[in-house]
Amino acid sequence: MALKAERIRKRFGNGDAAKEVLGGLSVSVGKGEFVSIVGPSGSGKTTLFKIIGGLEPPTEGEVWIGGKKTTGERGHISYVPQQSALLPWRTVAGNIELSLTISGLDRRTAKRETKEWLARIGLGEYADAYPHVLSGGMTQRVSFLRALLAPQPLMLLDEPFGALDALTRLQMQQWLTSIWEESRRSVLLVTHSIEEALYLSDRVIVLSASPAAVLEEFAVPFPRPRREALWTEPAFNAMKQRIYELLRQP
Ligand SMILES: Nc1ncnc2c1ncn2[C@@H]1O[C@H](COP(=O)(O)OP(=O)(O)OP(=O)(O)O)[C@@H](O)[C@H]1O
Repeated sequence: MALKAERIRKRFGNGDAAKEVLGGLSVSVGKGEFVSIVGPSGSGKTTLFKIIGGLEPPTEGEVWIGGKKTTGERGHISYVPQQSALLPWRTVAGNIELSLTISGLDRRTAKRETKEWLARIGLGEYADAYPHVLSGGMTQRVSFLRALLAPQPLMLLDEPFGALDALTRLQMQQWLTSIWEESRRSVLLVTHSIEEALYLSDRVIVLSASPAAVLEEFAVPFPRPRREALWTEPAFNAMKQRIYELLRQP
């Protein structure tokens, strides 16, 4: 199991001002599984990510990553944020090499891996460019690659395409599916888009409004490799509708 977050409760503040954001929910990701979380705005998805990443302690509950209890510990996940976290003063290749060497690879191997992978994701010619010349979609491809090559057993993707325009977002979803299908990393994605969750995932977890609890989990039955045509299939739309109805409940 790549992740087991068990009975996670999170309360902010004390006494009358206390607010329970996470109501004792459990979430898991199997090894090589792609799992998405969808939920209403403000339901605590970011808080849950912070707890899994060890940036915020839970009020109650435990986090297990790669079979180790990691509650409150950092360094066990690789992370792709909504906005780029690339270092602007390093080249594209430099950004990836740095995270590879920090995680223990020697410089020569890091350089070689970076070069190979940048070419594979169609950004070979940008290796020596600085991040500001990249488009939003390219930037997120580099951020994703950096997380993919990191050795941590779990990748957390926090609305990674949220800031992109609709067309680029669609292209990125197709790109991510194909790269993921090759690499089969363990991934937990937070998204506001039900279509995105269904298209990318093996399993979709639907959260309720605050305090967040798991309303329902859906195994996504569509075979891989997933193709764009899936979006127009009746079974896909029926599932999308079911999740939408679930989220609409007061
Ligand atoms: N440090 C904090 N102190 C007090 N309240 C907080 C703190 N961090 C988050 N909250 C509250 O917890 C709730 C959930 O926030 P969170 O950002 O986790 O939700 P979210 O599901 O990621 O939201 P969105 O989908 O809009 O990005 C919000 O009501 C927020 O105000």
